[in-house]
Amino acid sequence: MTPRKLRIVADENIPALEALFADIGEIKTYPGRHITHSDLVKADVLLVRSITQVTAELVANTPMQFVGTATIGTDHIDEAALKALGIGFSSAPGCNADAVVEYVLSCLLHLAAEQSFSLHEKTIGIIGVGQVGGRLASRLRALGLSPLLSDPPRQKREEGETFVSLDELLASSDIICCHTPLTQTGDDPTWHLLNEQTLQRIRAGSILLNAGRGPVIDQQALLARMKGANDLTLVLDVWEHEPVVLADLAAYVRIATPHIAGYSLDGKIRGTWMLRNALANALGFSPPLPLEHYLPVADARELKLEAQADVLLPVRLLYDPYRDDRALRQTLLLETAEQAIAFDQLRKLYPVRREFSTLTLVVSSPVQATYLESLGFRVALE
Ligand SMILES: NC(=O)c1ccc[n+]([C@@H]2O[C@H](COP(=O)([O-])OP(=O)(O)OC[C@H]3O[C@@H](n4cnc5c(N)ncnc54)[C@H](O)[C@@H]3O)[C@@H](O)[C@H]2O)c1
Ligand SMILES: O=C(O)[C@H](O)[C@H](O)COP(=O)(O)O
Repeated sequence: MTPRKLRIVADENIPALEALFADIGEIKTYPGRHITHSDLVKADVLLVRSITQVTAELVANTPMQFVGTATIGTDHIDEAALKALGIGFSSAPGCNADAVVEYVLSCLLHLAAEQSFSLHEKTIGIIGVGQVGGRLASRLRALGLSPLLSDPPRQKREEGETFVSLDELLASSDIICCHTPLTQTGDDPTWHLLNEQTLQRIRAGSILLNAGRGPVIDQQALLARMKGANDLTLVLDVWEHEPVVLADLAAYVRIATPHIAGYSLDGKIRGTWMLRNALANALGFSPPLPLEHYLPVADARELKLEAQADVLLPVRLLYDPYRDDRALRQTLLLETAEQAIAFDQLRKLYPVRREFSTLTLVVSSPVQATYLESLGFRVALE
């Protein structure tokens, strides 16, 4: 028996909704920040991104059977409430992890060129070694680097990987990358993990990058350090009170972006596709076609590189963080309410960005080939 069509309510910013869900449901879309209980009184399925707070009040007393978030982070979802209400739930673990890794690599390679250093001279510390932090560590290792890793939950569970304490990582790293989820409870909460005390452990001259969640850093404490010493290079993709950006802090940030580290088209469509799979499993619908079916062909698929070509050439072609930095800075002179709207608009109208693996680099040197492959590009030796 064919199941009846589902009534699906979704955030208007979820791509490929029609392609992935039209065969099984009637889709109604709304702005993610403004989905209300009354929008859900006749809904079987709710599909969101990170800006919809999914609470018991939002979904109780509706026919809701399944909630999905096309994101990695789940701090906007009351999972316990969904469970108590008997509503199925899925996020999209890892969907945009490669995009975040490529954001980090591109930012670091741009800073290396500006500040005339090589990543190989630096100690890189990764806080939170899951899908994003773990893949970042793998690519750095492939490049010949040995990142320091801090992840107390994994450290308690696992043997084999070597972890260091947060204090040791902060005191020993030249570059610190934060990739933890946002948690307020449990043994290792991350809310204000970097606060007045812990921020002091970071050495002058270090690079601090946060592409996890804004409140993992106490932004007033960070601002105080920068006002006092102005001795860090900051890369912030996430902000403590999004969509509001603290302009005083942004003034000290070298690369400031509007929570788009994971915004590759590949990552976003992968997130939607993963939800369709999860929904199929939960409610007994047919699975989608393979992911490739829903991904458009990339505009730039092959590039021939000269032996001496700067690595920034292909990196910047696929992702230039300063494009996003400039766009965000243009909004920071606005009044707070308008700035917040502009932040959401930058994300809604985000240009197409493809992952490194969509581009094949044609090179003649095996050394160059290995390096570029380690960064995540496809490589063909001519
Ligand atoms: N900026 C963006 O666009 C973007 C994109 C994707 C994900 N994110 C954020 O990044 C976070 C990490 O993503 P992920 O896919 O790697 O998640 P993940 O769940 O796979 O990994 C998170 C890791 O952090 C570790 N962790 C938890 N508490 C910690 C603590 N106190 N100290 C150190 N490590 C701790 C966990 O053990 C886990 O290994 C997400 O939760 C999401 O909030 C942001
Ligand atoms: O958690 C995630 O997957 C990311 O933070 C994601 O890129 C957030 O994007 P949004 O859902 O806000 O569009």
